[in-house]
Amino acid sequence: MLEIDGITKKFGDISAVDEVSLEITPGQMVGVIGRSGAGKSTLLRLINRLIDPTQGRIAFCGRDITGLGGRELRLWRASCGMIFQQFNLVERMDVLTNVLIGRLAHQGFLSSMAVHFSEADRAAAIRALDRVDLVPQALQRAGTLSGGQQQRVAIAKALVQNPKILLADEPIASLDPANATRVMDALKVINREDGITVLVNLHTLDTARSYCDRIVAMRAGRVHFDGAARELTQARVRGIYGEAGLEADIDELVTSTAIPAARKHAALETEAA
Ligand SMILES: Nc1ncnc2c1ncn2[C@@H]1O[C@H](COP(=O)(O)OP(=O)(O)OP(=O)(O)O)[C@@H](O)[C@H]1O
Repeated sequence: MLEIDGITKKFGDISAVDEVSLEITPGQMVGVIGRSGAGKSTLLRLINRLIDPTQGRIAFCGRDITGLGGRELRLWRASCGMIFQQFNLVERMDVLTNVLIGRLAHQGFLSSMAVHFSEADRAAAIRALDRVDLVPQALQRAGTLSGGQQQRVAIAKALVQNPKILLADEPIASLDPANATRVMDALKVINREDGITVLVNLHTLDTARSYCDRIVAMRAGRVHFDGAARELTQARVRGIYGEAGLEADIDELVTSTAIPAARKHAALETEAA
């Protein structure tokens, strides 16, 4: 269980995250939505302690992670697989090496300087690449892959860390619909098959509706809605995106074609089954 209790992050006068409290049960796939600047990225960065809260507490399986330092903090970060919009791969290195870098997450800086990947590390990296259908590309330079393939490499890299939780910060924001679908499908399969909790920030509401068990909507740093996709009525959507959003804008958010409709319905049916 991930427990976020009254967490606040201020940047000067701005409360990027403002007294957010959430309880996330193991194995949930949670979509975090909201306007640009609502505090979605800051929330994820607080969870893996890339930044420190101004106040509040985060606990994982009953253990306070807000006060961790040194090796313990490094181990916590390693157990949070982080996936970013811009993939964060070393483009000139091959795909397999990029995935193996994920294995370094549990090591200190000095030991990673003298790194030697074992056969077990390589086997784990190949298995992770197989999960995202990229074994044939293992020896290709990462920079030569499509954006969607690179994001799937990033997912494989996160997987070899044996994460307890995956934090994905707008993983499909720069992808075309077909690649966005494959990336979201990969996250969903990992969530379902491995039982890994996934928190994913999304710009497109329909993608969150299709793939996530639970939707948390943020507005001005606060949680504005927290519930199942079916509870997210048009009136609530208007509340999340604000009165400034014209009706047309809201329709666009709800019906945006980031993921083709056929795939969306398939995902929903799988969930209902
Ligand atoms: N390092 C920082 N220094 C100052 N202000 C920041 C910093 N990081 C975030 N902010 C501010 O905090 C608020 C929330 O930002 P955040 O990036 O978390 O929002 P977001 O919902 O992820 O937005 P987007 O969808 O555009 O990525 C914004 O007002 C932003 O300008």
